[in-house]
Order: sequence, then structure tokens, then C-alpha cells
Amino acid sequence: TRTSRPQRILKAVQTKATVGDPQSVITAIDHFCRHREWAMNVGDEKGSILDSVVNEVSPVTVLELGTYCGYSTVRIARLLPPGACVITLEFNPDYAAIARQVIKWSGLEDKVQLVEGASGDWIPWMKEHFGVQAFDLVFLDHWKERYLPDTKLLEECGLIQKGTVLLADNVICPGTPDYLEYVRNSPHYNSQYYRSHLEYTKAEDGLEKSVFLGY
Ligand SMILES: O=C(NCCc1nnc(-c2ccc3[nH]cnc3c2)[nH]1)c1cc(-c2ccc(F)cc2)cc(O)c1O
Ligand SMILES: [Mg+2]
Repeated sequence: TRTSRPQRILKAVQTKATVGDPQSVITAIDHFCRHREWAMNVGDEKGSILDSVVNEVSPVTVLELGTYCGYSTVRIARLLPPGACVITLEFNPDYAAIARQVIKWSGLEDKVQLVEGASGDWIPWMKEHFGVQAFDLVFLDHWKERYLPDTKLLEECGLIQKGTVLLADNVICPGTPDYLEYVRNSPHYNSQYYRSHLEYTKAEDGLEKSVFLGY
């Protein structure tokens, strides 16, 4: 049967990128998605904004919700100092299998913990299972209707503390209206919109950065 789009993305990485060179993995995926087939990676334009937020926060522990093929996982992990790591949650086992290979090709597997499962099931176990006290940065890029419930769950589990930064992809396209309304109106968050475009297109999209101010 036909290969899947994630399998074709992995093939582009394995033929065009250099093992152990994260930037070449990022460039190979962006080239494939711009010139061959669109795919729902955060992409180069929004990816540069993601990079600037990671550099600004200098996180020790990062949570990524929604791994897909591992493109943003590699973008984040390549900027982390030794000892820092990103825990990335993926619901779809086929996506997870591809992401593991993309992350391995980039040589960043020591900085990444890829977990397969539903965010709602895993978030309550994060402290116990990974010894996480609180996340310094959370990148939300999974099912758009899960952004708000998972943010509330992270708060309830004490995984968001004063200074934690939430960075949400796709707040315009496909859109996360209930999440936006919550973080923009809550006295506990200081929110800022970074206007950009939907990956590899001219359509508007953007990232919302929300800093938790404490209770
Ligand atoms: O659906 C998206 N992303 C989500 C994938 C995912 N990968 N993993 C999960 C997961 C992971 C743990 C989970 N736990 C519970 N649900 C979960 C879902 N979800 C997405 C869609 C678009 C898009 C825009 C315009 C279009 F015309 C069509 C599509 C653009 C984007 O940048 C996206 O990120
Ligand atoms: Mg996205």
C-alpha cells in the first residue's frame, strides 16, 4: 500500500539530512513540506518564533503536547543545554514511530523523552513518572480542543508554576478560541500574540505566549 505522509517525511530526512545535524533535519523537512507535500509541522516562520521563546526562557524541563513527526521537538531540543530535556506526548502510534526515527537521526535522543498516549491520561502522572517538579515551558501543538482542558489539568496537577511559559501553536488556524479567551482574560496569565502564517502558506496564523503569574 501507499506510504504515509509521515513516512515520506522520514524518507526526506534520511536522504537529505546529515545524521547528528539537527539543522539539516529541520531544513530537509521544511524543503519537503514547501516543495513536495504540505504537512502540519510548526514550520520555519513560526519555528523561528518558537526558537526565540526557547532561547528567552532557557528552560530545563519542556513539555510538548503533540509530537507529530518530531519537527518542533528537534527545534526545541537543539537549543537545550546539557541536562535539560523535552518530554513530548504523542497520541498516534504511527506518528510516534516516525518521530522517534527523526529525533534519532538528529542525534538529540538524549534530550528527548517521547511518550505515547493521551495527554489527559499522562499529565496526572508526570510528577511521579518523570520526577518533574514544574515545567518551565509548555508547547501546545496537539488537538486544538485539548488546549484548554489540558492547561487546566496542568494547573490542577501543580505542573504550571509562577514564571511557566505556555506557547500555543495554531491559535488562529485551525484556531483555539476557548483557550485564547481563557489565557487572555485570566488574571493569572500575561498573554501576547505573535502574528505569523500557517506553516508553508500565506494564511494567517500565530503563536500565543502566556506567562503564568502565580496564584
Ligand atoms: O491538528 C493539528 N495538530 C495536532 C496533531 C497531533 N499530533 N499529536 C496529537 C495529539 C497528541 C496527544 C494527545 N492527547 C490527546 N489528544 C492528543 C493529540 N495531535 C494541526 C493542524 C493544522 C492544520 C491547519 C490547517 C488545515 F487546513 C489542516 C490542518 C496545523 C497545525 O499546525 C496543527 O498542529
Ligand atoms: Mg501546529
